[in-house]
Amino acid sequence: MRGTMAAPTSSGRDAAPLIQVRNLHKRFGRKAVLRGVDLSVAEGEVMALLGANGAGKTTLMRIVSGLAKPEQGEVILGGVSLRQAGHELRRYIGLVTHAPLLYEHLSGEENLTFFARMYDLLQPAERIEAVLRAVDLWPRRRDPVRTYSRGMVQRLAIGRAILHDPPVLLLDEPDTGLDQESAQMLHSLIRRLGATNRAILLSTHNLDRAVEWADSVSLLAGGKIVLQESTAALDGARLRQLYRRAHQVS
Ligand SMILES: Nc1ncnc2c1ncn2[C@@H]1O[C@H](COP(=O)(O)OP(=O)(O)OP(=O)(O)O)[C@@H](O)[C@H]1O
Repeated sequence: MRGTMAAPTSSGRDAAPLIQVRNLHKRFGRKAVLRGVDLSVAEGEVMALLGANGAGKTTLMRIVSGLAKPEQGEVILGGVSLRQAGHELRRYIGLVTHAPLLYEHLSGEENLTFFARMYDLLQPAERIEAVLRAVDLWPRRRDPVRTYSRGMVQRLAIGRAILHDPPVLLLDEPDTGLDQESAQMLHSLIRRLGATNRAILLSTHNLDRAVEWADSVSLLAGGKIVLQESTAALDGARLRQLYRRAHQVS
């Protein structure tokens, strides 16, 4: 499935970007939401996408995942343009939105079995076990999803999104509404997933988590990326300062 994409390397940050967004424009009626967004996320990189309510983070993720079309600009995944590749390239993408897209009356295992059929996975049982273990839900696999905590639902939603082992993972506010322990589990899951030849773009409103969870941060304001920083030399206080300043000038 990964065959036509840029071959994964072990060099992480130095590799060609798995996600490239060029000059993206999107409007809803008279409202221009994206006004020339440029972004790139390398293999092995976790990028946090920041922005105020309504800044366009979900819109950008929907376009990168192929669910929405821009008026202008291009999304290139693993060197292949989404526009040219069409449907098959969407299988390179795992997307978790605000809605977990799970069946509450089914168990975690049954949910993944259902989605594995949709993806025509080879050896689905092995893959499902590996994914359930990866998201720390193996002991609870037979329980109905309606008995899961918010954190468990969120981890299962990520499990669904990584079933087909996509190199590009998009997580729209995955940390919203999680208690401290669940947020910690999600953090370590994202770290593990990011360490395996993937590019992860996650949106969050929590600047401290952005610094802690991601390798880089990008701030969307006024329809553009107005700030892009590595988190290597950043802390929450400094990011808050940069965030305020960027909003003042955008
Ligand atoms: N389908 C749509 N039709 C009309 N307007 C839309 C549509 N989708 C989004 N918008 C508008 O586009 C803007 C950006 O919305 P979007 O959901 O992308 O922002 P966001 O940064 O994800 O916000 P939040 O942090 O609150 O989730 C908002 O003003 C929103 O009302």
